[in-house]
Amino acid sequence: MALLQIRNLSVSYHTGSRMVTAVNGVSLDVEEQDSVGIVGESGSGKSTLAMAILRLLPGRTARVEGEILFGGQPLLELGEQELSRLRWKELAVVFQKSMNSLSPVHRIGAQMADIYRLHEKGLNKKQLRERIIKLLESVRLPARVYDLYPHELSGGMMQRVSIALGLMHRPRLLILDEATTALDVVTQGQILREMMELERELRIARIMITHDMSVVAVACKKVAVMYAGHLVEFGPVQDVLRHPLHPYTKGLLQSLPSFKGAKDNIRGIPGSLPDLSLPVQGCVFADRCEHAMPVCRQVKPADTAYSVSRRTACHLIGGEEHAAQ
Ligand SMILES: Nc1ncnc2c1ncn2[C@@H]1O[C@H](COP(=O)(O)OP(=O)(O)OP(=O)(O)O)[C@@H](O)[C@H]1O
Repeated sequence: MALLQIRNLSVSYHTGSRMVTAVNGVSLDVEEQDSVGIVGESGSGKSTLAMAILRLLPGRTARVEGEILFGGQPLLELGEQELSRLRWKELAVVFQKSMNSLSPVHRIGAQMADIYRLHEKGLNKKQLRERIIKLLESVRLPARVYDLYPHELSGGMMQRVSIALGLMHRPRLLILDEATTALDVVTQGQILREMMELERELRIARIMITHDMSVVAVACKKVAVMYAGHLVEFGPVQDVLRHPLHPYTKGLLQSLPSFKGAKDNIRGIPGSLPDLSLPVQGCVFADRCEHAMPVCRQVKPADTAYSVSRRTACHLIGGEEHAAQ
């Protein structure tokens, strides 16, 4: 059984008289020790999906439907107490702005120790300091960081602290939401490599939310492509990069110079995301798809297996029998 099983998940935000469906019928499995990149342009629902898994969506405005099983437990049905037992210990997250959540007036080590103690009380002060310093060293930070204040660290060092916090209790699943986006390319590459080493050692699975396909290419085994709240393609990264199935994935890859030849070949996908407050008729990408057929505007394509490891939701790939569904 997969570590994380997402089944037909939909999330709608209700604000005033508007209802925006940010995630629309997504199903996805993450295996133990897997690494899955979730890509898509801004507003495609990547963060909403992550927040739903973490149960961090605003209860008053967000309505969640579907099922999420984590280690067999129904995440959407757990009470606060059960959830707080899972968070950090089994399910941890690093946000792009995680660094902002540290207090500016306390030293890094003391803050990490406080977070550590929330879940593990067995260590005395000296043991705890040793544990935290070891953790800092595991993300290649020097021991002196323990006694520094957040403002004394560079962006890269702060993000390493956030990753150290995420790894602190050796979670089974780590979710990174644009966690390395703000860093320069060299620092980002270094941090990703170190993180992957640690994951292997600690046997951690990872979901990585990013709009940057090149990050997924180097740091993930699988990729899930999202468009306007829908999961349009899923499969092993190298297969998807070499042979994308969905026209949206193709467009996304064509806008990257590193994947498709010379710079003057770069082109964005014409058009913009549809209005998420309107009901979707047919394929959600049809208006921007240069291959759209009449059926694409009438019938929603089913999320269909293309091979054992690959899936896509496209009438062009699914063929006529799927179009009829
Ligand atoms: N708290 C909220 N209340 C209302 N609407 C929201 C809320 N959070 C997100 N949305 C809307 O849901 C849609 C998906 O947003 P989301 O942040 O999940 O996408 P994303 O792919 O992560 O985008 P980005 O890469 O810009 O973070 C957007 O239309 C957004 O405006």
